[in-house]
Amino acid sequence: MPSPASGSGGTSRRQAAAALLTAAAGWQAARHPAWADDAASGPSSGSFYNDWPYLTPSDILPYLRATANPGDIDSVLSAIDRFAGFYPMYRCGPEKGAILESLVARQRPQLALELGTFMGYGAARISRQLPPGGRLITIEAGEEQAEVARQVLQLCGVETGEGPGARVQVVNGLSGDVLPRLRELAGTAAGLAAGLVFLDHCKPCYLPDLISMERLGLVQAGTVVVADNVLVPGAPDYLAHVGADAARARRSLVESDALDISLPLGTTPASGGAGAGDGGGSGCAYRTQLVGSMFEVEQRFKPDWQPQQDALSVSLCLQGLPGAA
Ligand SMILES: C[S@@+](CC[C@H](N)C(=O)[O-])C[C@H]1O[C@@H](n2cnc3c(N)ncnc32)[C@H](O)[C@@H]1O
Repeated sequence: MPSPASGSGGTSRRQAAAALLTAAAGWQAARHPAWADDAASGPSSGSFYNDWPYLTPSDILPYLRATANPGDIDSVLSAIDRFAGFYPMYRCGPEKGAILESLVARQRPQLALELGTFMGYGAARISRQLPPGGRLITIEAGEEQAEVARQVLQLCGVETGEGPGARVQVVNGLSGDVLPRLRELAGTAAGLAAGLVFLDHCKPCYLPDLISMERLGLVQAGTVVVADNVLVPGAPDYLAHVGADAARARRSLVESDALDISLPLGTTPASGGAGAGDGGGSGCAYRTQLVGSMFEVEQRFKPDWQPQQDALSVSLCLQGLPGAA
């Protein structure tokens, strides 16, 4: 986790941890002049770490409320990005976030799924590109993170709720437990296929969760599956499943504007991107492209940290493979 402590202790433990963070920040700034510059441009010059200690995910909320404009998604995202300049923080970030948004805008999913919400940065980006009537269900293992995400989304002006009427639904639970209950949670007995899936949780979970979604009919012909961090930390077994070669991946990166997510002429999307699946039971044949993008979690506190080349994997399920699962 990016937060250095759980926050379960009392005030004195929080203060002690905050003091440690502040001391560490001074050390970091001494070693890394860029951090000193960042700190100087913080809301209270030179004392960002004193003013905004980050011990647990909910600690970001006072900062966002103090610095972002309510109802303005860009302002909230920028505030999270600024905060992430001080503390290592999970989020897809501006570069991958823009690619994700363009995919949602092109795919126009009636149902989008995100696995791994953290504080709702990616969810906010996906939600604003949904077509009319479209909905996002995002699954987060951490109870605190899920609640922070609901509050961040509320600050963005994105209403969250439950059931079929909810445009954005944050579900707290492990993906492996939640996916089989998705129809019930979404409040619909009808088939439920996703037009777009964003995998951004535990990397070893990508493959079993994708197979589970294929079997459940959540991923069908026409579904676009986007997976983050397929090079760093990496998900080679997942890449093999979607037809990409992890060993050669770095030599086959494409630009985001070269992505082709259209089904071949004459192919009928089983899902229509709209939730017409019947429970599935089939796998997929995928066309996969890897978009180069840098690893988004800054590790400037590590003395020898170098920015790392990462990629988003973008896979289109071209056709179901009856009986393949
Ligand atoms: C990289 S962060 C997600 C960032 C988010 N997608 C964004 O772009 O803002 C990964 C999150 O996945 C959650 N996570 C890890 N394993 C999970 C699982 N099996 N099911 C649900 N959430 C999980 C973690 O708690 C963490 O908050």
